[in-house]
Amino acid sequence: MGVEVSVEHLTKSFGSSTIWRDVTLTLPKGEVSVLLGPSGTGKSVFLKTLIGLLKPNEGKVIIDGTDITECSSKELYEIRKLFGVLFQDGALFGSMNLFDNTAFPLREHTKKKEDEVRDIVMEKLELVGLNGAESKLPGEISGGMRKRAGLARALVLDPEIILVDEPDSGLDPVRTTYISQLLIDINAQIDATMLIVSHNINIARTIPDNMGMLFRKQLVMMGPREVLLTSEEPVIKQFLTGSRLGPIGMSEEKDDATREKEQAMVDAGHTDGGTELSEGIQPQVQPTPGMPERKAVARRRERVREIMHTLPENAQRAIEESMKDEQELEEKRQEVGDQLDENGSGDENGSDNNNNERRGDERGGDTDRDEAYANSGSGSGYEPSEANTEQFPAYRPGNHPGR
Ligand SMILES: Nc1ncnc2c1ncn2[C@@H]1O[C@H](COP(=O)(O)OP(=O)(O)OP(=O)(O)O)[C@@H](O)[C@H]1O
Repeated sequence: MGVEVSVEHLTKSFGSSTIWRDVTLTLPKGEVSVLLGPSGTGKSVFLKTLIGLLKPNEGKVIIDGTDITECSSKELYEIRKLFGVLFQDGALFGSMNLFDNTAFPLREHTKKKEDEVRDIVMEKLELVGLNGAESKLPGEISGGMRKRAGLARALVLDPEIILVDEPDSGLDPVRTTYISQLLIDINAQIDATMLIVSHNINIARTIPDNMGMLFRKQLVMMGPREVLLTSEEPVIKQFLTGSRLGPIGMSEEKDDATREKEQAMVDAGHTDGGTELSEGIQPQVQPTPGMPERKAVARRRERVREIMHTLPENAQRAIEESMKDEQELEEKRQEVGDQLDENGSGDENGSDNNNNERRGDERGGDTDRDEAYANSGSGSGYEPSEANTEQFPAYRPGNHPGR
């Protein structure tokens, strides 16, 4: 089971520039949380601070009872083994094939023999649908495949906490949906605590148990997803509808005059660029039928019931509704899983997704180890190759490596 991550009054500055201040939040064990925020609000910096790659100016990050901002480097080294991190571009070593990239943390952090390493690596590559691609170099595959390879690598140490930086960056909406499903399926299988950093509205609406948002150098809100999805807070409403109307501007915060001018244009009939269709609450993505039930769901139900009275009324109503839907959706999912089992259709497809001809991307390939680390999470690096014809894994009930 995942461990709780507790962040208390965290502040991070670079020189005189404060990125965010006084951030307090909890990532409940085994639950999936999403941290939203416009570009440049410090989401990646937050992830790096959680794992101790950056040191905060103030505050605590308590993981499994240890404050990693104060612990010794030996303790930090041990705590880091609890983490699996998927950086924006996968942060793969360009000169290593996917097998060696995935094996890297095992060779670095464990004393496992090579045949054991091979078993684990192949299991994780299969989990993310990359069996057959283990000898490819990162420069020879598409952005989506690099992400999945990064995910396989993030999973090899059986992490209790998984941090994911913008799973959708560089991916089309369909591949984004697949990788989101993969993350939920992984959560169902290993019950790890997950934090996904994103500015993708669909991910925010359908994936997390909890959601938070960074804006104006602070955590505007953090709580059960329904709290943000029903919020009247202008910045949250604007973000979740992708509208131009609101406090978020093109490069920085808008002044009142600009906001008034934009409102006048919309009142006169000009589009605000957002979409009302994406308002309201959509059902949370369920694990693929045949996968285990997410253990976090029952824990969250109990946890949220305890804090229910502290939440706004419309959030309370939305939570009650979601909880009803949740049970129905789970029953339906079990039914579909049983049907698939009966029909025996589960094991027959999806195994050869990776035998497609893929055309290599000619860039990359020579990134060395240090560059890969320096690159991680920066958003730079590889671009997806449209020429690639990758597919994502089709899950087969009853054929998934658990813990
Ligand atoms: N090592 C660093 N030294 C100085 N400034 C940094 C460093 N890392 C990040 N920053 C600054 O911190 C701010 C937040 O960056 P960060 O990448 O965390 O934003 P983000 O919210 O993840 O953005 P995006 O959504 O565009 O990826 C930026 O202004 C960035 O320039």
